[in-house]
Amino acid sequence: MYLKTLHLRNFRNYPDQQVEFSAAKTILVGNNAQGKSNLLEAVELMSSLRSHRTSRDRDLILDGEAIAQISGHLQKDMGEVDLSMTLRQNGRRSVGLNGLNLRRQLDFLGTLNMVQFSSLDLDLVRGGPEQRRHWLDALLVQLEPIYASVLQQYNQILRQRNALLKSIQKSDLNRQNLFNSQALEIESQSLNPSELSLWDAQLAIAGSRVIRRRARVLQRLIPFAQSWHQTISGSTEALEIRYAPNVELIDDNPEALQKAFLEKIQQRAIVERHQGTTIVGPHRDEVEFTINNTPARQYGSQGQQRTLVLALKLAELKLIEDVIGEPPLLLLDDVLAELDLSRQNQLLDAIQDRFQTLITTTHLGSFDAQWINASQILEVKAGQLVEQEIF
Ligand SMILES: Nc1ncnc2c1ncn2[C@@H]1O[C@H](COP(=O)(O)OP(=O)(O)OP(=O)(O)O)[C@@H](O)[C@H]1O
Repeated sequence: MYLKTLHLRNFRNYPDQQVEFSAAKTILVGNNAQGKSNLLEAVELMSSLRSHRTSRDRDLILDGEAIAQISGHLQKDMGEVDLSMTLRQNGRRSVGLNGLNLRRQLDFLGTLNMVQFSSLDLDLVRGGPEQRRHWLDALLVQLEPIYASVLQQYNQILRQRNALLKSIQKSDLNRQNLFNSQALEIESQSLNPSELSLWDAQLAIAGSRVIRRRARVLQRLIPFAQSWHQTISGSTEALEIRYAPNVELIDDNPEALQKAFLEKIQQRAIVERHQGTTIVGPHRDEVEFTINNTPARQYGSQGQQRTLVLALKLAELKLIEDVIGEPPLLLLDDVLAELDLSRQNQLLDAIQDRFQTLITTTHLGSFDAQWINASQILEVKAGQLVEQEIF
């Protein structure tokens, strides 16, 4: 797929900017804080309806303005698509495809596919488990947009169950502190033990859906990541990736998984009641990376961790291309300078001209001359783009 144009109105520091992408690679060059990442963020929003930098739409709207608009024209194998998105201060959004406003935002997902690689991704290995879960979930949403609602449902149930556990914890504490029999009576009336078991059942059903999908996507991603990792490391390192769900998945059987889920909830009931929060479920899942039998998170060198993240990103590109049937966009936000020359070349060789790539950088100096000649160069200055001629 190919993003031909992008139009930003009152988005971040862009009052009104039309961009025509005229080459397979576009390099956005400019000093810090000029708007390079903002432009990639607009593409990210069109792809996933989310920004990894903020969850508040008002941050995305140019200071002092009421609404922001992003629109784009995408060329896909099956035809051309116009995407549009309006963001408002109050958080209400409208999205449209080919001029039609969509009632469900979910129907917008899966239109523009992309892989994002920023310097933040270098923390994917070293950072906490939440980052790896988030990475996996974002990939899943691209491959099966319905997963966005599966995950949303799980998180909603989790929040409600947590609120109930909190109130149980509070009343347990009050009970310990109160000797007033009347107060005790009031407390016990307000608690309904069967309410918790209703939430347990819902959590197990929704949580099992999340776990099974995460397991499936990793199963498909792992061979690609291993193969890339072998190439980049020159066959000196063997990568193992293991999904470690909080509730163990024996085989891909939903009933067995729900049963195991409920059993684990029973086992941890006292701890949960004491802590006032849900400790069983996919919000506690982990993805473990091991290089030559050593956990990459604690013991991997910086170079090894970079190789691993690069292999994961290349695997994402391949998996999305396989599932969707056409190459996704690649957004490289300030990351090339973080990779050494050999890893840079591995990445650039893998992309070739097959993937439309948007790259941000503060200096063109770190790029291969041949690469620069084949790229469209846009200079970014205080929310304005100027096309640069390269001779
Ligand atoms: N809602 C907004 N309204 C106006 N300006 C904004 C808004 N949000 C961000 N900005 C401005 O956008 C600029 C940051 O742009 P961006 O994050 O794209 O930087 P960048 O060019 O990628 O630089 P770096 O190399 O530092 O990442 C800052 O000047 C910031 O003040």
